[in-house]
Amino acid sequence: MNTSAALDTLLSRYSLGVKHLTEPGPDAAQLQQMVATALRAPDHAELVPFRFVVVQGEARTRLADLFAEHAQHKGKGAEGVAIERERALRAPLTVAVLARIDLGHPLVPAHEQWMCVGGAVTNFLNAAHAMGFAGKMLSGDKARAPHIAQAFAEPGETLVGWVALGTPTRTPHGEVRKDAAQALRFW
Ligand SMILES: Cc1cc2nc3c(=O)[nH]c(=O)nc-3n(C[C@H](O)[C@H](O)[C@H](O)COP(=O)(O)O)c2cc1C
Repeated sequence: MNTSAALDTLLSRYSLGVKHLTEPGPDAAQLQQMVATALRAPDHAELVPFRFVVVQGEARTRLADLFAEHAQHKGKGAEGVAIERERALRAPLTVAVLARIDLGHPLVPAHEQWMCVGGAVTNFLNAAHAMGFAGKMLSGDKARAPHIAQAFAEPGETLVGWVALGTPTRTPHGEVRKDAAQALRFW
């Protein structure tokens, strides 16, 4: 394993919104690999408290309808509704992230399960980046709208949001502003 190449990949991941994504998105085999990396997230008691649901092709129109309906419900005008439709239609592929948190688990508290979900999404995004794709985790109040959540989530699951995925049309601009010294102390 070339460690520096792996580190370079991790250090260079960035999020790109849907307007900077184009075809192609990852194919089925690449998605499988991305999910395989998600399954490598630290997972106390091997609960696998997450799953992914792919929206691509024609299914994007159904997602666009849900987003548009939500925007209308919120009182957005024609332009706002069109922007919401575009969010679903622009990315080649959108992947819903579902969490299943067992609040009564005898060994693993909820925050540990959420950490696993976060680690899974991070690995998923890093794998996409390593394959030359880009994307962005998105949520917003529409992820919590009951009729949208129910379209994806089974009982007991939480719709966390969606990862928009595709081929980047630009590289990130701007420096990484976060300082490692703020996140690392020696006790
Ligand atoms: C669960 C979750 C939900 C998010 N929802 C949104 C969102 O709705 N809108 C948004 O602009 N960024 C959202 N973000 C943040 C972006 O995905 C992204 O991390 C952020 O823009 C920073 O970019 P970076 O990943 O390049 O550092 C969310 C992140 C997470 C983890």
